[in-house]
Parts: sequence; structure tokens; C-alpha cells
Amino acid sequence: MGAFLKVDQISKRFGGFYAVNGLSFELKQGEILGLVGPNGSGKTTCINVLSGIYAADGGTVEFDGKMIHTMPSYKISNIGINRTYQIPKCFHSLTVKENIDVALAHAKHKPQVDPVEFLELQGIMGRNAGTLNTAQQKTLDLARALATGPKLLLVDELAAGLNPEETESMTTKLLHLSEQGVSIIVVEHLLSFVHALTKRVIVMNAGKQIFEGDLESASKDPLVNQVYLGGDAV
Ligand SMILES: Nc1ncnc2c1ncn2[C@@H]1O[C@H](COP(=O)(O)OP(=O)(O)OP(=O)(O)O)[C@@H](O)[C@H]1O
Repeated sequence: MGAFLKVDQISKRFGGFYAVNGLSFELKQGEILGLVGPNGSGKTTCINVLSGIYAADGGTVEFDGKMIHTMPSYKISNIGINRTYQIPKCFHSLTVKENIDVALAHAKHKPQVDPVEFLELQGIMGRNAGTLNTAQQKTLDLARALATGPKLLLVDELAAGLNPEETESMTTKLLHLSEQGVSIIVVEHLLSFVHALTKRVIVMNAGKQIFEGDLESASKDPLVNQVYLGGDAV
């Protein structure tokens, strides 16, 4: 199968500073890619460009046969890319049900899974999102993304704030989505989570890719060790 997502030399700068600087990679349908690297290396900015939060200053992004790098975020969402946020972006004054209903109302694709059942949210549907703990808000953020039936799901530090049991459960769920054909990019500091999800990671530093391969090989790479891992990958 060919590339479903083709990112070619994308750049994003803030003033004169390049947060992402000539990043290229491809992703197949149903594939999971880990995007890792030190703080400030450009991972979230990459996700922000792919989801249309920022327009790229250079380069192209092709998704499912369409060039999307100049599209606004709502159009990108409509064609099947959706995401979670490092700090979940649910509506705090709405209930969990209302939050999911808003996403369902805007969905252009049938969800692959029922987000409520899949993420086991039945017990908190009447709670206001603002009263949820971090793990619950992250799960709700994911539910809202899944309600849109994404073909490409971008998850930004989903495991941060989850306990080991919740992390394991999240791993199983993301693997299930990938088996359903959903491509997933996982931005993550918790490398054991990434390791459980995929053999393919890109290590970023200063806006550029410095390594592509599996985490075990990354741990043996001198540059990755120098800037990021300190010799301890998984
Ligand atoms: N809106 C913005 N305005 C100015 N600088 C920004 C903006 N967003 C990100 N940056 C800068 O771009 C660089 C990359 O940030 P980014 O959040 O993409 O890194 P990251 O790899 O996701 O980091 P972390 O792992 O800490 O989340 C950082 O130096 C950051 O300060």
C-alpha cells in the first residue's frame, strides 16, 4: 500500500525561529508512527500544521490524495484528520454527553467505533467536563476526536497523567483503531507507551528529524543519545 499521508519538507517558523524545519515523512493507512524528541523539538508544532492550526511556511502535505497544507482546520477535520490536545480542549461547562454530541453533530464521517462504549464513558456522561480529572478529560478529548470518524488520528501526549493501568488500556484501544485502518501519529514522552504501539518512530530535534526506526535502534544512535535519550530508550 502507498503513502496515505505524505509530508514533504514542511517548515513552520515563529518570527525568525524555525520550530519545524524541513520535516518529511510518510504514513500508510492503519500505521502508527511515534513522534518523539526533547522538549521544544517541534513535535506539537508538526501536529498543529497537520491539523491546520498553523499554515506551514514551506513544504507540502498530501493526505488521501488531497493537498491539505493550505486548508483551514475545519476542512482538514472534514476530510478525516482529527486530534487530541496536550491540554484537553473539551467544553468545561458542558456535560460529557453534550461534548460528544457537539463533535457528532459536526462529523462528516461515520465513527469507526462508538466513542462512549469504546472509551467506557457510560458512567460519567452526565458530569460536567470541568469536573473531570486529567485522565478523564484526555479520554473525553479522544472521544470527541473519534466521534468525527478520523482516518488519521493525531494524539498529543495522551499518556501523560494516566496511571499504568489506564495507559495499558489506552494502548489496547489505539492498537484496535489501527487494526480498523485508522492511521495514528503519537506525540509522546512516555517511551514505553510508544514502544508498545509501534516499531516506527521519528526522533526530532530542533525542528528536524534526526532518526527514523525503532526505539531500540534509537537508543544505540549516538546523536539521539546525545540530544534526548541519555542511553535509556525503553
Ligand atoms: N505559538 C508559538 N509562538 C512562538 N513560539 C512557539 C509557538 N509554538 C511553539 N513555539 C516554539 O517552537 C518550539 C517547538 O515547540 P513545540 O511545542 O512544537 O515542541 P514540542 O517538541 O512539542 O515540545 P514539548 O515536548 O515540550 O511539548 C519551541 O521552542 C516553542 O517555544
